[in-house]
Amino acid sequence: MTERVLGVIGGSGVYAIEDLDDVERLDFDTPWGAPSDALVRGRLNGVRVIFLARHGVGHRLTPGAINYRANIDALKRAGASDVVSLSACGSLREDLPPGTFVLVDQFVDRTSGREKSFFGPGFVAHVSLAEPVCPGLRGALAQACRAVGVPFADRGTYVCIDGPQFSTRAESRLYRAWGCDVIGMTNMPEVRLAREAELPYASVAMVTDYDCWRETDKAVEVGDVLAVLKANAAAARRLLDRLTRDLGPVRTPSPLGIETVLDHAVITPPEARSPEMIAKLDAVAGRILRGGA
Ligand SMILES: CSC[C@H]1O[C@H](OP(=O)(O)O)[C@H](O)[C@@H]1O
Ligand SMILES: Nc1ncnc2[nH]cnc12
Repeated sequence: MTERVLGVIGGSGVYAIEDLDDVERLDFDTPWGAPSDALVRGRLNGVRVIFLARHGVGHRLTPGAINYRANIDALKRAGASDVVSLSACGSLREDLPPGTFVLVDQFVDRTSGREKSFFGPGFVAHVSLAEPVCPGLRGALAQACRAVGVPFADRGTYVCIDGPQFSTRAESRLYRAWGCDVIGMTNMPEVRLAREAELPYASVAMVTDYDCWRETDKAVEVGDVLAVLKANAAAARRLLDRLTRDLGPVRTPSPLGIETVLDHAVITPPEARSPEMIAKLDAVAGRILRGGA
């Protein structure tokens, strides 16, 4: 039996999970630097949960200043088996109004200058991102949304911009023309790194605004986002409560085999690997480095 340890990354408006039992604070350092804040470990409905506030408690970090590698490494190091991300986002579609939860299944990455991989010179690996989200987790989230009565879309494409500014109207319309459904600033490179760390990942993108593509609307401002965030955060808590009850403490493997992607991704043979990189990858690639199943 493998125990489920649900990693939860809370975005804007979600800086804690109030109802955790047996709470412990874990201060981690990682080979990639410090995560956004201490991890908080506890239990929700008997399921082990590890929570991390993406922007830090007090929302101190801009999307570009977040150390995504440290965050994913710390979750892996602390024993997370799966990751659910909670994010605020703008809507690029009329039929996804504020308050809708979009269970993202695809991403377009428009970010630049962020560290996007754990691998590099001396230890090269190429993982597939064709299906970046774990369908098992996404399905469980859909079931939980239905059960708690949150309006949701069971798939959607999230375009990730650098921020911290919101988009221009021309950009917003361009992303719509590309077929993107929601817009945010943080899910990339988080998704990429979770896959490299063999962590099944799913993203709940909670709509707060219509960005700025609508002719008739005023463009998004942070005050509008904050007003909706509060209600979305309350619904996210109900969602997590339901999700943990549905999933239970025993983990079922990801239908995509995400837990073992590195078996077929590493291209540098053992004799050519850099000792420094091997040391840095002790958590992320620990399973293959220790010759585990
Ligand atoms: C406060 S609106 C902009 C901010 O909110 C989202 O962050 P997160 O995904 O962590 O909820 C968005 O991507 C921006 O960083
Ligand atoms: N319109 C928007 N663009 C980017 N990130 C967002 N987060 C919330 N609303 C957003």
